[in-house]
Amino acid sequence: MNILKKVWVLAEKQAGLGQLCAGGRQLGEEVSVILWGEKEEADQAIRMGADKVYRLGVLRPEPLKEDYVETILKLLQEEKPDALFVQPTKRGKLIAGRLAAGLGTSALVDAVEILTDGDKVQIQHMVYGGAAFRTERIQPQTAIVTIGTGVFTPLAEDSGHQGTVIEVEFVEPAVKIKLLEKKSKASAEVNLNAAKRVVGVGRGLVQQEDLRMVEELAGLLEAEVGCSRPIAEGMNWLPKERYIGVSGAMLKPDLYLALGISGQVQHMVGVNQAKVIVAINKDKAAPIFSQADYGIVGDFYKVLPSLIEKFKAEH
Ligand SMILES: Cc1cc2nc3c(=O)[nH]c(=O)nc-3n(C[C@H](O)[C@H](O)[C@H](O)COP(=O)(O)OP(=O)(O)OC[C@H]3O[C@@H](n4cnc5c(N)ncnc54)[C@H](O)[C@@H]3O)c2cc1C
Repeated sequence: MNILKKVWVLAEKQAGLGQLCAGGRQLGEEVSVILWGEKEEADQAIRMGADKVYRLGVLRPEPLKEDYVETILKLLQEEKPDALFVQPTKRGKLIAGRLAAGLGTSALVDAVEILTDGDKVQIQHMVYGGAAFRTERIQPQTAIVTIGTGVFTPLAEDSGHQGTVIEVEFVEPAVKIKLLEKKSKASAEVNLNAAKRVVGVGRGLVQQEDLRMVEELAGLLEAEVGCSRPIAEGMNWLPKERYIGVSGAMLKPDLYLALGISGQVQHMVGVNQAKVIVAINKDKAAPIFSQADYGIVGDFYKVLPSLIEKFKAEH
């Protein structure tokens, strides 16, 4: 694989930064991170593999992150990195689109694999709801790429890694976004990617209260709870951060235990890199069984209590 000269990472959030730094190290000679935050966060980015950190300062209620597009654009125009990796958050994608427009190019979104061709970047991403992959390449100086979670594995933090922190001056945007109101989200943030074990629950769940049983099992397995899309979007029984698949989180856990999930491709692309997949489904013809390493044909409302008892006895 060819190595790029300069790979930059835009850290919209500290969680997930390690993955993009690891990707930067894998593909680039020099890795730079642009972030908001205190000096401590910048130092952590260096331990994660950044050679340079462009610190945009600490966010106050205003200006908003979106107001920093001109500031970041100026940096990109001056320093001309080969690629800018952006976290696939809503804000990350929004900023990526505006940066690409500012550079007169397009953003490559939801990459599941990054390839290099000379000093050019190619990405693969899923199309047709996960049924096919498309390879795309653009030829600008800087390729703006949003990268799906789980594509790169973060490296262990290295306190011996040396780097420089550069304080960046804010460029006043021509038009500022006015913050009218702030509402806190009901859901707590979750980083499913960090979980070694994940218990996913699907439409086999009859009512929200039954999540308690699923959470109890997950607790005993030291696992995180994830779900299929209908549980998070539609039923709204779990926050959107917990749904897995082509439009949700892409995971590589050691264990994925699927409860009452049929195994549609849009869900399975998010977990088919798991080391072991175990499925419990009452329909023996459910597609998930063709992808699972182990399967139990049965009603998980009956199977789970026995599993919980068994794991409790072993604790
Ligand atoms: C463009 C697009 C993007 C999408 N993106 C995603 C995505 O990112 N993630 C995602 O998850 N989906 C996504 N979907 C939706 C996806 O196609 C499926 O509809 C969804 O994954 C199905 O969820 P499910 O398996 O929970 O439900 P179902 O398909 O309804 O399956 C429920 C399963 O539970 C079993 N079951 C029922 N009761 C029990 C019981 N008591 N015990 C054991 N088993 C039981 C049934 O036999 C059945 O197999 C997307 C769809 C489209 C079109």
